[in-house]
Amino acid sequence: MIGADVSRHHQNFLQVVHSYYQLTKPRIIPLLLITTAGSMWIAAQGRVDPKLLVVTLVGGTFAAAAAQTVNCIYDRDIDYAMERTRHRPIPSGRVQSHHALLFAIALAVISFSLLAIFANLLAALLAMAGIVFYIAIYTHFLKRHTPQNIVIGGAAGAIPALVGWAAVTGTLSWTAWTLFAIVFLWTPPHFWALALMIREDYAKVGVPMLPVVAGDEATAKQIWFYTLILIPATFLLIYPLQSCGSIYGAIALILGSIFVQKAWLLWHNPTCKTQARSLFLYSILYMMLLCAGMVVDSLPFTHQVTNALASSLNTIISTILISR
Ligand code: HEM
Ligand SMILES: CC(C)=CCC/C(C)=C/CC/C(C)=C/COP(=O)(O)OP(=O)(O)O
Repeated sequence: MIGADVSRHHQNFLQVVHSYYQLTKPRIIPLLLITTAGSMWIAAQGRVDPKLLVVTLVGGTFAAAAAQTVNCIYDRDIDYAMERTRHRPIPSGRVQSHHALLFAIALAVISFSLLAIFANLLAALLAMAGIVFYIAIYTHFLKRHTPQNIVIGGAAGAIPALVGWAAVTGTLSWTAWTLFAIVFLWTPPHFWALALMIREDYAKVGVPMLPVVAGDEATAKQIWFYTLILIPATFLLIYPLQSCGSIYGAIALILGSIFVQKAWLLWHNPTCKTQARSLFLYSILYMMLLCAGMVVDSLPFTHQVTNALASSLNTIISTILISR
């Protein structure tokens, strides 16, 4: 009997831990961290201090988790009404709001302390600004009131790129703001593609997401518009900023072409949920690979290989020209 009690306690404890873990919307956090890491690698020109990387990613995780937890508290009424979100820990009654709030405060305090002590104050303040922006501006002011909610609110999701840059350099630069702009411009195609698939859920709870208010056609057109600005923006890192080189350029070109193709197809089939789903899933892969491209491009080894290739090519061309 005692053994059975211990095992039940153990199971209950694991369920509680799992509920708190779910409050943080953990599936979104890795991509936020990937943008932070991409930014850090460019800032450090391929030589990131491993300790700083770990501290920044852990601090960033805790900040994003705090932000998502407060969002879960604030949105518990609409989360309860929507099929997709009904099983979240607060609407399903597994975690009480005031416990969730204490959890979020603890996460934010740990995040701030880690970043301020082991990275720098600017990185810590930016992470806290991310939490405040996501809660106060996006969740409170915009989400339930304007179809432009995620355009402006998307700035919160772009802040991790600034945190990464600040952690390495202690300042912000044009390149940092360009990375911010890339995530900012990527967010409308990312989210509206999903919103086209789950429009009915948002309509039911009166959240004025663009497809609910303006319809599928107008949303697909807006997605196309943001895609056409996003792709050129990714090349600003090469010219005029010269923060990335040819490897990143090739990756950005291939990834961007596929993005444009998918957005074009959606624009011409705005009611096709399969097309919307394809763009949504691709948007995630796109951001992952684009940031991976930034990392690979910044590595000293990549520079050695591209320099060696360029000089061999140079030699071959000069030999051919001379022999003529
Ligand atoms: C205002 C901006 C954004 C909104 C409104 C938004 C909204 C959403 C929603 C509703 C989902 C579905 C999640 C679910 O089913 O629980 C989702 C998925 C996702 N979002 Fe976003 N998102 C935004 C920005 C971002 C940013 C900036 C990132 C990272 C850079 C991101 C990464 C992801 C990922 C990785 C998923 C897939 C999660 C999974 O596997 O289920 N999102 N997003
Ligand atoms: C630096 C820092 C801490 C930045 C915070 C970044 C952050 C938490 C971005 C999250 C963006 C996101 C996934 C919004 C979901 O919106 P939603 O709440 O409308 O989604 P839902 O409909 O699934 O609830």
